[in-house]
Amino acid sequence: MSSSSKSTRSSISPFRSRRSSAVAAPAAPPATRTSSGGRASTPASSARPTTPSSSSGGRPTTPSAAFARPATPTSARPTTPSSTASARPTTPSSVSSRATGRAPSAAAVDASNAKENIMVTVRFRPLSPREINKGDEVAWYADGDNMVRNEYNPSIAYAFDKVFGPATTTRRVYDVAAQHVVSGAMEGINGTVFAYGVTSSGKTHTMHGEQKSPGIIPLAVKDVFSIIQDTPGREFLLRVSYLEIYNEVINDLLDPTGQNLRIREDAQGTYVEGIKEEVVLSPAHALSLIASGEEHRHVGSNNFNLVSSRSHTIFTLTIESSPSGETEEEEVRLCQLNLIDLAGSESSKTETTGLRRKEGSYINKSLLTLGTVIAKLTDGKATHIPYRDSKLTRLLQYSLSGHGRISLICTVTPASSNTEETHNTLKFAHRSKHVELKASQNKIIDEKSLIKKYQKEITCLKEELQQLRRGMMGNGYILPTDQEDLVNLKLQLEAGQVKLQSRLEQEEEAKAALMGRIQRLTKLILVSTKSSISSKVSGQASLRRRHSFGEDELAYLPDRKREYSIEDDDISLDSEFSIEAKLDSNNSDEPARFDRRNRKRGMLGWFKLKKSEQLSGLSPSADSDSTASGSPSFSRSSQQKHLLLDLKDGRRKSVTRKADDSALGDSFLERTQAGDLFSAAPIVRHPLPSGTTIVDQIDLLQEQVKMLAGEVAFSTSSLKRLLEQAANSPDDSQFQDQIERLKNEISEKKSHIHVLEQRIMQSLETTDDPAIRTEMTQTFSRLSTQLSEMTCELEIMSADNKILQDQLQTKVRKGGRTVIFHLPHISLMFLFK
Ligand SMILES: Nc1ncnc2c1ncn2[C@@H]1O[C@H](COP(=O)(O)OP(=O)(O)OP(=O)(O)O)[C@@H](O)[C@H]1O
Repeated sequence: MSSSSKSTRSSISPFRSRRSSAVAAPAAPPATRTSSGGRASTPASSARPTTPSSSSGGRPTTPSAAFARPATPTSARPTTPSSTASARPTTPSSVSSRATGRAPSAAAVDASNAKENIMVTVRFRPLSPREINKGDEVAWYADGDNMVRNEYNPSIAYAFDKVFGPATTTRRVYDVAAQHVVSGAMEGINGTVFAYGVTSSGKTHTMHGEQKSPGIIPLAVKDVFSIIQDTPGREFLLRVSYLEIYNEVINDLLDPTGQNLRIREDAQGTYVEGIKEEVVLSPAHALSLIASGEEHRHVGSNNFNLVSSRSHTIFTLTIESSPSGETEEEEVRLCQLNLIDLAGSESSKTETTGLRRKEGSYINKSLLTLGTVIAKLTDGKATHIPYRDSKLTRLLQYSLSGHGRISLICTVTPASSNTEETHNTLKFAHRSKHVELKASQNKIIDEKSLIKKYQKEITCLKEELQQLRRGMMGNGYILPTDQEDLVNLKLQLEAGQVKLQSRLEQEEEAKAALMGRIQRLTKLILVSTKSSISSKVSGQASLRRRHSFGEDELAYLPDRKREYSIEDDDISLDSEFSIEAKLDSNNSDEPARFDRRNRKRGMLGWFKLKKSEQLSGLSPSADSDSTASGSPSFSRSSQQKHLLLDLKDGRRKSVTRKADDSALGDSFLERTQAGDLFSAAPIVRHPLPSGTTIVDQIDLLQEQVKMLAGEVAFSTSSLKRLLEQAANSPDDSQFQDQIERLKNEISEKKSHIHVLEQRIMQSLETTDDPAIRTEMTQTFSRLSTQLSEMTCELEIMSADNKILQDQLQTKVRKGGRTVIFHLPHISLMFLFK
């Protein structure tokens, strides 16, 4: 929605004043701190108005401040029979489980194996203009920080971990209800945050947010990168996937071809088979993926919500981390952070027909199953939990059954016309409070990884060889009696040695190939820039190319997201980060595919490379973490060749942003998001800066195309929303201006993409540098493999031996559908059909 209409809603809310004046809730006495640092429960009367601090929108300074809650709920709960029957108050036990304040840190949880409950919060939205116009009144309100009370029957009240009034910012909601889940996930504890509520209650507003008020998902993504920056001792690898459950069918939102995916189960829980996972390198990268995913989500309008979500969506961030450098600790942590925007339950009041009605019934059925599962989980006596009755509960099975942290944000409207629906949400929320969880770190012991296995194999082989050598030497003392024995023994030993030597060489070759792969993939590992300061100072060039992020990070962010960052309060990621390495689009696809097949094995386990080993490069004697089967998605031999060439010429060095800028110094007429990083000019050719290869340049250009494409998707999605809003308010000229601006932006970005694509073609054509020719040979070999699969006519043309004598001279001219390669003794022309 537009910012203007949003602010109107906020200001007209009658609810805000009601809370402080109409409700005669006595001020709570200050809660006393327990020895554990939390707050002890305060007496029943502690239902209290929101304190200024709680609505300040700032980050809580102490965990306990965020989660402190008053009162034994018994006293604050309804006494009416109806409410007694249907909704239980928070029991003392559930109070005590949360009474220690904020969820304990991962380490603490791990150490004590402490139980937690689901964190349940309630968020009110303001009355909407529609509700006000039809004379709705406030039926439910936030009575202090922890209570929801019924206006017409004040004895009906429910206590929660936190209740957010309609004026509360999403930032504040994030800090209280989601931040601990995100930080837990960064420490290896699975986490799930989901928004639950009836249609139009504010779930999408809470989870995704809007331009001026980013939701939990973008805030979590930012926070994740911020935490990486603040954790110099570890390296991280992040992957995202994004799916929707629409009419009980799972669709991949990052890959429109991924429809009707199946849920599988293994020892580690349930997972979606074939879901696309993208390795992400920056907040903007992740956000642009979400934006393009949103394009594919099913939305539609009903009489409550013009843009109603017709599907549940699950955004999953898979986080792997391991200690940096050479440490004794070998473990890799692997966990998932699920951020879920549920579709809203629909009552009979929701006027739907045809497809919408069908969607509504699927939505209701799955939410009903979620309710049943929660009820059974809290029942204590239930022997069977019907997770399998819906895709949603099946996917959430692992989380709901207690593995990791869960935060449930229930969104509600205060409107009297929705009294019953809100009451149902509150009952659901209340039941959920009793689900017990055990938050513990997920660790993979690196020993289990194939890298380790392979290393051991190499060591064994070497020992075998050594033994053979020693055997030869040893035999020297027992002198054979005659010449024939001596010759036989020698022959035997030599044959054995040759055999072992050749095996070893093969293994070493494979190892070197993997090192190349590791080097390329290492660029995808995220590390804090804080850890790289010392190596910069010492001036020691590391072969390792890692991705860190920084001041320039904003360059990746679409304008809108930059606005988020700037406006968005206290975390200024933007000033903290700096980009040191370039993106490598090829690589980001590679591990993603690779990882899908190896989802249970930590990728970091594959990528980790000890510094000394990296510096030793291709030395055949160097021991390194590597594995012959490291890439199931590639043919071993071709991959080895390719990577060996890459490493041997040693030219794929780190490309700093500076280099990129000078290499591609032309600017777009206007700054664009991705254009800040690299620029594009349609015609002019540029010399490559030292250390930058043409492949690097092409990688960079491709990456920029990718970023721009993401931005186009984001802008298109915003445009779609604006058009819908404009249709609703045809007289609002502000919409028209914004629509016009967005359209221009989109067409500009599309033309930039076009320019960049031309640039990529040019880069392919331009090269006289003998060093680059080697690369072109590789490109050629790759192309030929691809081409061999296509129908083509091959014409062998006369070779000009004078020009092409000494060295390989590869020249690619690509025009129309013809590609010509000039090699030393032959020219090949491929005509595509
Ligand atoms: N806390 C809030 N402050 C201001 N406006 C809000 C708030 N929550 C929701 N809204 C507005 O209310 C409308 C409905 O919200 P939203 O689309 O998030 O509902 P929803 O629960 O996701 O609905 P559905 O289940 O139908 O998708 C939107 O216009 C949104 O901007």
